[in-house]
Amino acid sequence: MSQAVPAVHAEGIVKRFGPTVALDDVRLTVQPGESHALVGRNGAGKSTLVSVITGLHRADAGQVTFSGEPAPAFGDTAAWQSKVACVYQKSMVVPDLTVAENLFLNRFDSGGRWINWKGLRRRAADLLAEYGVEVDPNTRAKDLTVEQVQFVEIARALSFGAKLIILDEPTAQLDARGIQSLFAKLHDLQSQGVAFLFISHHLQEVYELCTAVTVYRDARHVLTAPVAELNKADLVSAMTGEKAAGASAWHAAPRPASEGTEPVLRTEALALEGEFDPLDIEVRPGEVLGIAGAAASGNTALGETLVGMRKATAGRVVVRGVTVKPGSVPHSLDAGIGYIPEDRHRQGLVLERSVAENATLTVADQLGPWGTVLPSRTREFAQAMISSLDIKTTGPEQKVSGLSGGNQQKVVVARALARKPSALVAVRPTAGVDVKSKDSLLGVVRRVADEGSAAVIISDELDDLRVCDRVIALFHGRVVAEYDSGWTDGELVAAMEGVGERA
Ligand SMILES: Nc1ncnc2c1ncn2[C@@H]1O[C@H](COP(=O)(O)OP(=O)(O)OP(=O)(O)O)[C@@H](O)[C@H]1O
Repeated sequence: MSQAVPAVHAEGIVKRFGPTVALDDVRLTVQPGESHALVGRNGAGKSTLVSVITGLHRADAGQVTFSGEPAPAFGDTAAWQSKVACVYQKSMVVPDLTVAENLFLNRFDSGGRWINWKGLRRRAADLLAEYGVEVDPNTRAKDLTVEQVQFVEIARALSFGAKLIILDEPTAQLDARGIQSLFAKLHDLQSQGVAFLFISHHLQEVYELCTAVTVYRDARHVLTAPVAELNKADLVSAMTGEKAAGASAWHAAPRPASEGTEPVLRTEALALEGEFDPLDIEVRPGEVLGIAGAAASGNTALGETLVGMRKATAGRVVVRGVTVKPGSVPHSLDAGIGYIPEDRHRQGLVLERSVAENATLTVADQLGPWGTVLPSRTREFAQAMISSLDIKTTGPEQKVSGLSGGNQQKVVVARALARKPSALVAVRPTAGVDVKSKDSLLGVVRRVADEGSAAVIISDELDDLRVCDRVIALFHGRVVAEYDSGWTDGELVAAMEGVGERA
């Protein structure tokens, strides 16, 4: 064991939300210069622990120290900022301000009169140079790449004196190159003594980046170990409390082609200028089609066009022979398209409403006679969804705002399934979902298809694409490859990165 004073040490932490015990006597120790992963299933308590050690939530019991000193008083924001910072998926940077302005937001020392812009830019340049961040301080934040925004956030946190940076799913919006450059930067900073706490459901990345891992399960600490001493199967069983069930990297079984049957969903020369070129796809009953592509490939825009969130500039979408009115979500829903959006906070949920209300939002007309909604019917319906999707909640009445991120995503899925769609369109459906739930969620998509519907999964996650019967890869808005089930990771990644051959 290292003799160093830990960058952060938390012990005996208890946190309750009403009847829910989110943290039950947990601990966490991160050493200086260490990259430490905190993993666990959805609802295990990871985000709650982060809130406690960043001063956002007051624990009901327990102690936290930073470099051996007691944590600041609750509410003393400036003091907390000098200890620790969390870089969230949704960045806090102000898009219209420059990098320099963002770096010194709320701390321009104007000497009481006006801001010295030249001095500000110089200080920003010095600060970025100090942490080896190659970004022009005059660039507007909105023109930065996702990983550059994270670098700026990290530099900002370090400039307040923080020695511990928490990264919450930092690779979620990055392509392969972005991930590489983020990892290289983190390695650099680690060698300068900065400690990282890495929250992720991507266990592969935990192995690539971290030296130690802590597992929480059901609000409790299960283990802390050097990553090198824990194989993936043991890590997964620590998270789930069950013996690992072998390799989870399964592929859809090749199935008889349903040639000849009418496609449930098809597009005819569908295009969205600036996003993707005219495209003809056909998805037959029982088929799951994967549309693979990295960040700027146009695959997300295609998904949004299929479900009517964006209006195609040419071509049409046809469901069971009927042309869907372009650019209209209600028409798409009526035509039988179900949608699992990527960004659950913006597009998915009404956070202040209950799980039951959110899960049944699109089927209110089926929950009682003559436009009434029977609470008992709503509860019953929601209860069925809660069990089939394994949603961790105190019950159908719980507000969605009280669910963990991954469990909120499951409510979004429940809602899309509620209408029994003819064609299900899912954009990165397992983002933020834990390993075990990932399998069951993808299994649900598979089942929807097996029951005769069509499903489309739009993603850059190989595990999402493995359940597909067929995958097309988009690069810069064009189809560059097409595979039947059984593709290799290498060839699909190459196609998404634009270095693959056209199949
Ligand atoms: N504000 C809140 N009100 C009520 N319950 C909450 C609140 N925040 C979290 N919880 C509950 O605390 C438990 C732990 O949630 P937490 O968000 O810490 O999980 P997590 O491990 O971060 O999960 P995920 O991987 O899904 O993000 C969950 O049961 C959740 O429902």
